[in-house]
Amino acid sequence: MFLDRIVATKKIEVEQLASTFHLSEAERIIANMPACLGFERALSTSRQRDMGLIAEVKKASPSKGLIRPDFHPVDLAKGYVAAGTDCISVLTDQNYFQGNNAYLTAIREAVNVPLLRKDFTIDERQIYEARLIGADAILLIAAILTKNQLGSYLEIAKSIGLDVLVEVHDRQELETVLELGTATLIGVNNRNLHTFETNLKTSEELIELMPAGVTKVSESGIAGVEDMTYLKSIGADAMLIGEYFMRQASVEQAIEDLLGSVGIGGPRL
Ligand SMILES: O=C(O)c1ccccc1NCC(=O)[C@H](O)[C@H](O)COP(=O)(O)O
Repeated sequence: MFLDRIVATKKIEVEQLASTFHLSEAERIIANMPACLGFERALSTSRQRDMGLIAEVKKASPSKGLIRPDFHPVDLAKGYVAAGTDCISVLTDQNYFQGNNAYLTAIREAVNVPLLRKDFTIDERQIYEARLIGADAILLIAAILTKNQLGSYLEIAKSIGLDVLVEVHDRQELETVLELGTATLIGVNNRNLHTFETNLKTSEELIELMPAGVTKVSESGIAGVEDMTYLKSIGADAMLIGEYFMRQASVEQAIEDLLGSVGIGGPRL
């Protein structure tokens, strides 16, 4: 499975990170950093629209290869913000997504909306690293972590001010995450990571099992007004969109068109 290859690469990266990482030094620096921008709050309580939006900066992917050859992360992020996104997701994995930590840091310096560090977290040092490079939130993928790891990483992230988007793809993963009782922002990945196929019905199936009080995000394979209208109808609070925006000449125009569309724009309920 492709995810196993990604995790194997991450293990090597984490070994390299471990050779330079010092927890006390990281904690000292973080203590002097400005507070994080509230990622979950921006999605759930900004109340500017009836659907929250996380727009993703994504150059390439394992499933599609190079998506945006003309890739200028800071310009893309500025376009997203100008068009009114609530949050931005930045892929930082180099090997499979052609991302970079430096992209996130540069975007942090250029815009003032909450940033998700989109990567494959398998070690607690990556959580501190995310905070140090300027993220406001991290992703935890239930498919690659044990229940103990999920619980412990959620706690560590929160202790240093980060919000956590916990990602699930099936009922069993969701049940594990809900049993923890500490995940308040849960994303359903519509992409099957074995086949790379996307199916928005995955969101429908899992969102209806989530209790009130959880901010419900639908991720992957969202490509236009029809998809968003459907996600809204099944109770999604927010959506995460990468490739669809990356394939548009003007990401700013693409967001304006979506957010201005019938039933999506306007005040949140
Ligand atoms: O995008 C992929 O091909 C992929 C493959 C394996 C693991 C993760 C993958 N994507 C990460 C993401 O979560 C997406 O970038 C994100 O949900 C946006 O999806 P999309 O709108 O379909 O670009």
